[in-house]
Amino acid sequence: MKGQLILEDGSVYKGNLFGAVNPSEAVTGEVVFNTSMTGYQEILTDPSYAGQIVTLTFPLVGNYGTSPVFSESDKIWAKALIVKENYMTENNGFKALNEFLKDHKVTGISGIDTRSLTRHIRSCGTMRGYIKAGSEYDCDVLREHQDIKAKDDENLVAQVTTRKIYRLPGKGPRVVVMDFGVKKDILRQLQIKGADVVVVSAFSEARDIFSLNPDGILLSNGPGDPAHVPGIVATIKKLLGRVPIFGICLGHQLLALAFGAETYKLKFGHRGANHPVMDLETGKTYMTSQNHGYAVKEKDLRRLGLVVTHKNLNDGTVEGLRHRYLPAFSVQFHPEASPGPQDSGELFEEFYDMIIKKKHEEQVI
Ligand SMILES: NC(=O)CC[C@H](N)C(=O)O
Repeated sequence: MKGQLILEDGSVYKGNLFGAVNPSEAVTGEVVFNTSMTGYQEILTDPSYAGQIVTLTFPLVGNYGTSPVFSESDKIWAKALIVKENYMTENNGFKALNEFLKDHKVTGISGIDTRSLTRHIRSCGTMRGYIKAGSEYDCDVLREHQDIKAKDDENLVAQVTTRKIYRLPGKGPRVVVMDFGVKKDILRQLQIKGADVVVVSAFSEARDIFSLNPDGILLSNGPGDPAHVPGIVATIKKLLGRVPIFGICLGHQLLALAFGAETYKLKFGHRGANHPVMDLETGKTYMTSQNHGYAVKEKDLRRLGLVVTHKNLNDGTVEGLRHRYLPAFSVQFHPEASPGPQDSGELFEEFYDMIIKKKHEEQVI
């Protein structure tokens, strides 16, 4: 079926719909692009993409099918998928991407010049858009766009966080994960280290978190604007200083806000698997997996007791922080990768070592 992507500035891209197609309803969302060459299933199921329409710049998508082992959560959170060419056939028993999208009631559009679309977003900035059936240009939808904008502020974290507390038992120290939309691979990394993982809702109170006797707290990735969840920031403030804290992506931004820093929206975000980041303390450069539209402002960090530990080598933005004396650190990129390079996986080790050291110090005292 013919379909079109229309951006909020009126640009139109014509293509063909695939996956779950509803001819009478437009799919709306913020249109973002990801430059990873593989990992479409991990990207679609990463809760950080909730509310977004994802464009993949790699020209052929779907060629290795889909399998439950690649999912980062139990559903597709992206609103829709934009590709140049969709590989339709089932491959070696792996379910075709088209079927996977249908199962999750998510629309795709193919035949789009994703290179031109990406260049447009890069020059004009991230913008909202919608995908709808038909090849006629429809001015009404541009009017409807005003309604779409009004929904921008909805609390995406509330949609993706766990409803129930759950435990992934391990013999090691207890790590409580505040779930803002946690990816399975972050939990897997903690489990590999042997941590006794307890996952709690993003809206848990600090006293409930402490009642679980955490040895460490992990602040997860998640969707939306970090400045839209001040209640969570207030909770994190109460957690500071007692046990080691590690923040990843949204968790990093919220940790920074809890220390009094500010965040801002990037022009078109960082989403891909080859973003070079320098560890300023070792001089080492990692290739990192990234997926974020916001970043922490560098101004005032020193005054707030924060040290910038990592920087993005493409645009100089802050990619990592640690507190000068409290046991808290965070990164804007994804050390768990999935998809992407695992260069920075050792940060989970660093977190774990911090926890063991703190426990040891407490026993000595
Ligand atoms: N992957 C994430 O945690 C994303 C963080 C935040 N929603 C952003 O876009 O910047």
